[in-house]
Amino acid sequence: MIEIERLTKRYGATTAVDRLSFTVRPGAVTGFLGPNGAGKSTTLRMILGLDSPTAGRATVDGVPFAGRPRGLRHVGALLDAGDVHGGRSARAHLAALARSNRIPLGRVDEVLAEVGLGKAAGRRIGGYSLGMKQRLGIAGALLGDPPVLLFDEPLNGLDPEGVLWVRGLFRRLADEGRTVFVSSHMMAEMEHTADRLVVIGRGRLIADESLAEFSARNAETSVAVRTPELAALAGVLRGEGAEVDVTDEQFGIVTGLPADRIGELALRHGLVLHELATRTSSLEAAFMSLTADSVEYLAGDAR
Ligand SMILES: Nc1ncnc2c1ncn2[C@@H]1O[C@H](COP(=O)(O)OP(=O)(O)OP(=O)(O)O)[C@@H](O)[C@H]1O
Repeated sequence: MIEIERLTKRYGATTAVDRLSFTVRPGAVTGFLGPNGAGKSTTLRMILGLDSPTAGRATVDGVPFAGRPRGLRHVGALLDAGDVHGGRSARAHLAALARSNRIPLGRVDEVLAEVGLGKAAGRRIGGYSLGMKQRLGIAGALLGDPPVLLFDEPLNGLDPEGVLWVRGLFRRLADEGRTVFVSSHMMAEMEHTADRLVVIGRGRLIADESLAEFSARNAETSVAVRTPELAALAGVLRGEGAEVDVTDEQFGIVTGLPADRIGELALRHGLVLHELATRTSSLEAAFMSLTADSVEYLAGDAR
């Protein structure tokens, strides 16, 4: 379990992480979402002891990670897939990691096969595509068979097949009871990947809940109706407590009543319907409006 308590990081006048508190539990994939510059990478670096907090704490199973010897057996991480020695082969890179963490060398070929790099294992990493580097970074995270895994933007550079593979892998790791914490700046990526969401903006916590809760709280459902008798139908629906936004003579958007109820009311009042369609706003739109303040702040700040 990862515990973040009032974690704060300042770089001069910039507060990258601002009194952040949340817990990441085992057995689930937790998405760590925020727009560019929200403080995700800084938080992950502090969890790994690569940056020290200005204030607050980050612990893994109750202990600051920097205090752990043979770290890869406790926490596996993919931070920056490009941060590897291009002249080495994937096998040599992982073997060096295994040696410094006292992990049996037999694990190297196991994880290379697992991420689909078995055939490319002897090639120089410098010639790898971004997607292959991501797979190698994931192999490095898996090497120590750790109970806690952190991935910073792991879907970057992966093709659709790679994205599906990563989602399956994260699901399996979580089902095995591990803690899986995955950052992204796109809700569309996390919508099909995560069970829980920690959303931050400008270094501060915006949401910490299950995807289902986030969805129920933020995704708006409305019903589009098309009818030649819109004025009459709108009157009936408003009488039932719905809001009707009349967009043109025959078309309106209804909120506050489900489509089946609208259909029944139309029938009861003898009103013809030409179209009745439920619409759910995207979670991406909800995420963007929730974090809009922090994006504006950053855009203004950069000028
Ligand atoms: N070493 C540093 N020195 C100064 N400022 C920094 C440093 N590292 C991060 N920052 C600033 O802290 C803020 C948070 O950055 P961070 O990289 O953690 O965000 P992020 O959410 O990971 O964004 P991205 O999705 O773009 O990677 C940014 O304003 C960034 O410019």
